[in-house]
Amino acid sequence: MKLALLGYGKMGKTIEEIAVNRGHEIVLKLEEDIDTFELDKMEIDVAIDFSVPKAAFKNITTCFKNNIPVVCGTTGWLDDYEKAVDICKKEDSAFIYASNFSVGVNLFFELNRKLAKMMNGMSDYEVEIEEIHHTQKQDAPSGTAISLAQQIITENDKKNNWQLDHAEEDEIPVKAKRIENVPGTHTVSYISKIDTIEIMHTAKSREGFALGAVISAEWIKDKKGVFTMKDVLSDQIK
Ligand SMILES: NC(=O)C1=CN([C@@H]2O[C@H](COP(=O)(O)OP(=O)(O)OC[C@H]3O[C@@H](n4cnc5c(N)ncnc54)[C@H](OP(=O)(O)O)[C@@H]3O)[C@@H](O)[C@H]2O)C=CC1
Ligand SMILES: O=C(O)C1=N[C@H](C(=O)O)C[C@H](O)C1
Repeated sequence: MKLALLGYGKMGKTIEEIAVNRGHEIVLKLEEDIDTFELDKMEIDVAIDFSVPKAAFKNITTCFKNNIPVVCGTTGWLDDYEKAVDICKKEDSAFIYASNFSVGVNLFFELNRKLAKMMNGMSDYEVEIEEIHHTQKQDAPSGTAISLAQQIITENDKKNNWQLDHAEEDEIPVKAKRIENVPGTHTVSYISKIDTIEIMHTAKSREGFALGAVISAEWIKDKKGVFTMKDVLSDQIK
């Protein structure tokens, strides 16, 4: 498969290594404005965007207009997600966005949903989320922490929103810490006066994120429509 890497930083380089090992060819490594390339003259099966929040929407929609399916892991641009979905549908293209492509985190998401359902109505416990990432990260909280919060809000009758640090009673507090070289750690805690229940996912490297993105590119290659990692992993996560 011929892949375009939109963003060639820490993730772009890890994806390249895994994609080449799985027999794919990298035909474009983008680190600047996408308009500098004539995509219509290039042969690209799937584009994988791990760039920067300010570039993601333009990168993705330019691909849709050139009939190139997109796998996007860039976080911090989601105010424009619905607009991107509309353009994907209008152009009859294909799109997967995931705040986290690792299989482990997607299992963790399922655990989070189940725990949230169990804890709904347990009024002695207050929920909070903490994420820790490397110091170069541009957005806070992480896309994964936002996904975790949204999953809890869906199950919890008392929480309607999330907030960085200081939350109101109907909001989930999310703490974002930045520590050198941490690939990504997420913890969901339910805290009462007498105990704490915690679930945690710790990424040991970027390999899991990158492998999930390449598997998603292989999966979406000949499809049309808007998908999630739940679709990609439907055979594995029941
Ligand atoms: N969904 C998931 O599973 C994961 C998501 N992420 C997300 O992926 C994104 C990238 O992460 P990471 O690789 O660590 O970040 P990096 O900063 O290492 O890489 C971003 C790259 O994008 C380049 N870039 C800047 N402008 C553009 C542009 N207009 N078009 C294309 N590329 C551009 C940067 O170039 P330059 O340095 O020259 O500015 C840089 O090479 C982040 O949003 C992060 O949150 C990360 C890990 C997992
Ligand atoms: O920027 C990162 O590094 C990561 N970003 C994603 C996020 O914002 O959730 C996923 C992962 O945690 C690493």
